[in-house]
Amino acid sequence: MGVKVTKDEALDYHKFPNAGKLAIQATKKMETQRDLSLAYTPGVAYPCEEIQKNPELAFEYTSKRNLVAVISNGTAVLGLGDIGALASKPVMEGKSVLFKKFAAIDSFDIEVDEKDIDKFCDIVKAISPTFGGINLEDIKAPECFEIEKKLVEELNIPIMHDDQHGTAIITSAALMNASEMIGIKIEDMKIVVVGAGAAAIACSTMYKELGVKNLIMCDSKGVIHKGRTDLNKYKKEFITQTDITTMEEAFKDANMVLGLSKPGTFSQEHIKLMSEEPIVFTLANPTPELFPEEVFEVKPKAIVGTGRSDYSNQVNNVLGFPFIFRGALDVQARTINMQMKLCAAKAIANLAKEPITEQIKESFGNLTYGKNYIIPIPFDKRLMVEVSSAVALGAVESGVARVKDFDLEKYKEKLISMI
Ligand SMILES: NC(=O)c1ccc[n+]([C@@H]2O[C@H](COP(=O)([O-])OP(=O)(O)OC[C@H]3O[C@@H](n4cnc5c(N)ncnc54)[C@H](OP(=O)(O)O)[C@@H]3O)[C@@H](O)[C@H]2O)c1
Ligand SMILES: O=C(O)C[C@H](O)C(=O)O
Ligand SMILES: [Mg+2]
Repeated sequence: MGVKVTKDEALDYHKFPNAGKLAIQATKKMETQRDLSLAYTPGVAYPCEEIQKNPELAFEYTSKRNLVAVISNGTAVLGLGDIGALASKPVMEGKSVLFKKFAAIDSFDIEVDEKDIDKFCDIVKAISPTFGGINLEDIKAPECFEIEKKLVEELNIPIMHDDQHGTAIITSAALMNASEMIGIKIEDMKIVVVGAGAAAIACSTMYKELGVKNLIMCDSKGVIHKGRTDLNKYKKEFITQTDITTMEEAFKDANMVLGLSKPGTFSQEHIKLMSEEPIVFTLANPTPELFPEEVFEVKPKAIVGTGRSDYSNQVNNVLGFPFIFRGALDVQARTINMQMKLCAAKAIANLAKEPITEQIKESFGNLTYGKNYIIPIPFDKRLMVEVSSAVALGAVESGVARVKDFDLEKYKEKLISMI
């Protein structure tokens, strides 16, 4: 934990020994004339004809089954904003690497230089036969909501906008455990959400499922209240039922703040207004709304999480998307629904309560469940076993899995054999 990197180190990492972070590998031999005849003309025509007759066979004869596309148009890249499709590529390559390393899912990135909702969806639909799943990434709100809805309706493979649902799952897991630690029930908490975009709206929607009642959302114009006339339909869902209209009133005695906006959108002065033992998740990337040391200066008892890899409590969707897709792909889920997301959040939260493995102890020291370790670290190999199996079971139980005769214990054994 706490490993800082410099700009030069990060640039060199991306440049050497090869440019970028990904490469493609063949999975079959290509050494003899016979190999060539099987993989290419004439042998390759047989699987083509079989798939033409029965499209489901693409899952048997091609790499579709275990292949996820990471697709972005670069309009909300981390907290850097609309930096464009090409500049988003390092992030998207990174997501593909995490799919591979953490969940053994093949993945590559596709940057689409298109902001128009219909045209973007047409492009994604047109390339969708290649993939078993589609991870939408860093697409700004409110366009992202319409894009995801349209694609989910029109395609029958799992599609998930990671900034929405990956973030909702991991922040829900962190909230569940932090609420236990401070001894305040989720339904009794006052929660301020700073940001009203893709991540903030999806997290707040899931928090309602968890029982949150008092949630005050703020966007770049301040608190979302009944007097506002500039709200889109997604923000309108979160108009506060209280008379609160200012950020100061929102933070007063709040038990939690969830920052999903950009650096500097709230300050130590706001944190000072909160309860004595607040939950402070400053999740803007790479620079959080406020740094942990700034929070601790004014609230020493706080539970603090950031999205970054160089602080304790990395509340980042990396704990979600690889394992959600693993589970969804393995039961050939038609979609990723709320039941699957709740199963994932609970599995992540529960894993933090288990003693860490020797392998983690050797590399990261003795992490024990508590304020500095509220959720597992991404390198915990048990995540794939626990989260993916919970997601797969959620898919089966909610009727969206295509596989028949799902056996949870056998599936867990298979996942264990993969780690
Ligand atoms: N840790 C994680 O796992 C994780 C996951 C996802 C996202 N994030 C981070 O969350 C942030 C938002 O991502 P997103 O995908 O949701 O982007 P987005 O859809 O573009 O939303 C950005 C939101 O920030 C709001 N905002 C801007 N300035 C603000 C201010 N001064 N006060 C309050 N709100 C303000 C915007 O308000 P308007 O609606 O008024 O424009 C908008 O609602 C990024 O920094 C991203 O890196 C972190
Ligand atoms: O990319 C990350 O580190 C998390 C998240 O998807 C983000 O957009 O900030
Ligand atoms: Mg993202």
